[in-house]
Amino acid sequence: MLGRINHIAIAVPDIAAASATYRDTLGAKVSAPQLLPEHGVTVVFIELPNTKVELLEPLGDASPISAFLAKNPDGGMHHICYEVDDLMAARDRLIEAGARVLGNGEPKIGAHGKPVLFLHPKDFFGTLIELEQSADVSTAV
Ligand SMILES: CC[C@H](C(=O)O)C(=O)SCCNC(=O)CCNC(=O)[C@H](O)C(C)(C)COP(=O)(O)OP(=O)(O)OC[C@H]1O[C@@H](n2cnc3c(N)ncnc32)[C@H](O)[C@@H]1OP(=O)(O)O
Ligand SMILES: [Co+2]
Repeated sequence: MLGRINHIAIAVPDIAAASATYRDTLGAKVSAPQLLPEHGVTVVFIELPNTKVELLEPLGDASPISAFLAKNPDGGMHHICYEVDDLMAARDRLIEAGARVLGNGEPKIGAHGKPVLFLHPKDFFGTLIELEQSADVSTAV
């Protein structure tokens, strides 16, 4: 079911400062900020040879990452995003297996313009998992 790691996400209190650190200290190429009000975050992406890092900052009063940052005020690893070749089949299989799909279980369009779903961290060893519909069906293993 799982394909490539599409991105590793880090929640940060200040996305401008974090972008500057990745750019100036780590020499990374950092994208312009994307405001995603439907997801309650502002994101930037750092393109790497084999995957991406996503930096996330809360956007608005009801951001789903505000509680995480309250517990981790300096920021922290927030989620891992795996690509899947059939998001709806993956969702149905996970629900069948008793995993909690977050929200109403219907995919939303993510930062890359593709459908995404999230799985509860308590079902996956304290790790929030994002699943993203892959563009290329050959990525699935
Ligand atoms: C889609 C756009 C973009 C993209 O890549 O395209 C994004 O990735 S947007 C990313 C932001 N959106 C989301 O994260 C949506 C899914 N997340 C949620 O619905 C919430 O964050 C949720 C439910 C995972 C946690 O919400 P909250 O922290 O408010 O709830 P709780 O305090 O009840 O947490 C329950 C329990 O889980 C622990 N927790 C919370 N977040 C994480 C995390 N990121 N990693 C690991 N564990 C997490 C939290 O500490 C609680 O544990 P407990 O032991 O019960 O205290
Ligand atoms: Co993400």
